[in-house]
Amino acid sequence: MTERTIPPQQPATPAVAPAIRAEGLTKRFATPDGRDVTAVDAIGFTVPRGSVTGLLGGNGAGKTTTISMLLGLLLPTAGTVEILGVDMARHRHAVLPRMNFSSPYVELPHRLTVRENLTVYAHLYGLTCVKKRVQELAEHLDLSRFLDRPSGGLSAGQKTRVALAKALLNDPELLLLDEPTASLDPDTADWIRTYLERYRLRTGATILLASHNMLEVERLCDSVLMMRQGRIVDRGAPSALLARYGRQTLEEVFLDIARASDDRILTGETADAAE
Ligand SMILES: Nc1ncnc2c1ncn2[C@@H]1O[C@H](COP(=O)(O)OP(=O)(O)OP(=O)(O)O)[C@@H](O)[C@H]1O
Repeated sequence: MTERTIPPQQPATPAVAPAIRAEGLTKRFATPDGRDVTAVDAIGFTVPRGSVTGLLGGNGAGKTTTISMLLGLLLPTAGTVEILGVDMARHRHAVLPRMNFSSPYVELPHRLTVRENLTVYAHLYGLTCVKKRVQELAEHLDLSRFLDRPSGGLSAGQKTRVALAKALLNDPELLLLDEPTASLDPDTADWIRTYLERYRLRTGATILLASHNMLEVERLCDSVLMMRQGRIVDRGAPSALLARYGRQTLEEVFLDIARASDDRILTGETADAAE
């Protein structure tokens, strides 16, 4: 019998780039009194395609700044961001049509009706069949009753649904959500969460969401990134974090991390090793 030569195994390289890859991502702001604030401090993470990842951390931890850099709204002081395999610094415009975001901090023009606002954005995104798409989203997100009312006169819950409709206009492969259920009543918040779950299942989209609601995170997220003072101090699946901290709820883990002294929390690198 002749001996067959087995070719050496090639190292496994993922066929598809992750939805998000951030390396050494840093943002420093200069304050009016001449100081430097490091809002995001050399963080690195990847978000696999089709996953829902939670970005958690107390007030001022750096979540919104991180999301703004991922979107290309803020220029990083250092580091790189790749979205869907595309380098944001060099080819942002190639990938922007494939992503979108919603944030309670970004209000739609108040005087325009909901329909006008959605139509303007649909044109900005270069959509064809704009009327049909606006109608479709109005039905999906239950906006029909106030489609022709000025956006400024809507309740917080209605505004959130409109903001989500705006974010879904282009059927994004990557959806970045900054506190998607902030200031919503439990019923509306639950409705939004169910909608997001179904959207992910139906489209296979990737979602990164910043949230202060730990029940929401436990329900929606496959994985979380815990931020503190601009750094990622822990990460993993909610169940892995519960086991690591010996806790029953993510709220307790959050409090452990928020209240721990600096030398008692894991750093992002240590947390990686613990995965
Ligand atoms: N334009 C800016 N100029 C100066 N400092 C800023 C600016 N934007 C954010 N910061 C600071 O950067 C840090 C991170 O802010 P960021 O808004 O990213 O936090 P966050 O985690 O989103 O907080 P929250 O949960 O309160 O929304 C804070 O200390 C904040 O004061």
